[in-house]
Amino acid sequence: MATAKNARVLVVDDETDVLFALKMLLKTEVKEVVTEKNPDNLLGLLERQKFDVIFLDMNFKSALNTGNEGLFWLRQVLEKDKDASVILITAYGDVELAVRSLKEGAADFIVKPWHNEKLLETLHQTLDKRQQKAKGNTAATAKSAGSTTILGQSDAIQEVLYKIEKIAPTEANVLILGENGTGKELVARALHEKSFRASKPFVSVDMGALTDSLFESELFGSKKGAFTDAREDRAGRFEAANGGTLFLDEIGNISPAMQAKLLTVLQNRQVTPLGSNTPVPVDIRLVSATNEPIYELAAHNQFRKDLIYRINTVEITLPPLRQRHGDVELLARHFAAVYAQKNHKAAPDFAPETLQKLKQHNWPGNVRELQHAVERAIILAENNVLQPQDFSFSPMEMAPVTPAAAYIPETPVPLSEIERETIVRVLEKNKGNISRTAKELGLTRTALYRRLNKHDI
Ligand SMILES: Nc1ncnc2c1ncn2[C@@H]1O[C@H](COP(=O)(O)OP(=O)(O)OP(=O)(O)O)[C@@H](O)[C@H]1O
Repeated sequence: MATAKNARVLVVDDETDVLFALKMLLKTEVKEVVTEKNPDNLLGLLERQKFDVIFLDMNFKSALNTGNEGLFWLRQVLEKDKDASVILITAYGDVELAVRSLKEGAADFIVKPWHNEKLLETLHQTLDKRQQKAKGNTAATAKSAGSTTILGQSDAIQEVLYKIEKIAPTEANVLILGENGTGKELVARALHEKSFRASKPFVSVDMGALTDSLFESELFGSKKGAFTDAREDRAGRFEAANGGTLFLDEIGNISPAMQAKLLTVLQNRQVTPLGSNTPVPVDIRLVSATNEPIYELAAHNQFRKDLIYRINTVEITLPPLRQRHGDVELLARHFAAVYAQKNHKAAPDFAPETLQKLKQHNWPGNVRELQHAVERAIILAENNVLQPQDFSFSPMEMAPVTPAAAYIPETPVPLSEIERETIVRVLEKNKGNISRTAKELGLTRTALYRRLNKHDI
């Protein structure tokens, strides 16, 4: 089986520049590089020669023109040789498609324009996997979570981890979707840490907490004297993130006026501080997140479609915890170890009935709620094996798991009313303490404040 030095590599792409660049790059790494411009010749080539790795373009300008030419040729190659290792070469916009191609049997993919070191890393990993597979060692083919602390064995989280690995070293703008507490910020940080901007700042802005009047000065900065309190020049978050990553959290909550201003800045890649006439160029990689149904908002003209297109070059969706019950035990054990250490206790175990209870719970506050529930249990537990009674859930947390089991009143109550009532109840229970209420509801303090405002509480 081939190591890099005796590997034969085939590159199929209809762009001569790509063929030339890859030949130059790979020829010192591997034994032989064959390039082919016409995919129609691909199968014939495979008849005559064996290749260890095939780099295959996803976007041939061929008569097929289905947008899926790469997938078409991938299937053809795998039909001929089910063990072929195909690395797809794809453009930004096709990353979703490329992720799907992995399920069809592609070994990996790289995004154009690529970074040479990343491409070589992908080549070596593919050759390693091939070697392991030939030795019958399938463990090595399992995807690793790398250095990131995002935990999860479910397919959904594995796919998220895979996407992070692939997308992080690109300049693609990423939109992260998911309910409160599903790990959106964690993913945003992982994207930054694994990017070429890792040594530069990661700047996070909670857009939901910005009022219209604060928006411009916070994001774009202000000049001395621009408003009463502006005693000196202040850089905005865009400038602070220069060279690094700007994370706009809760982007679905911003007003139409803010959306328009943000769009202009993203189009021009420059900001004009309040009170200044001189735009300042900014170099940022944008990662945004929301728990709002942003496409629904766009359909009702509450969110600009052109802004969505700017921010969602690639999308990552984090499923709610109730849809990945398989991850509950892993996360619970992880948080138990963390909080036991923090509280100078030995790491506890979980009684089987406790695990059962946790797996059956609905987790409306997702991973954050689980994290807090475990922390509470560790502090209060009487012994070192956590029992079901160490976990008590509030009525809202006990919301039914399946719609079928849901209580449906005869006269439907609007969801916002239920939300309002629940917040008032938990707030009263905690005697108005915002931190405890937010914790119990599985919300951040900011998210709770926003809801208090929304419901006029
Ligand atoms: N897969 C995971 N593995 C380990 N920890 C996780 C995971 N997902 C979430 N967490 C933890 O759960 C907590 C909530 O995560 P995070 O703040 O990233 O969620 P979020 O989706 O940004 O929430 P919000 O929408 O309320 O801002 C954090 O403490 C985070 O570290």
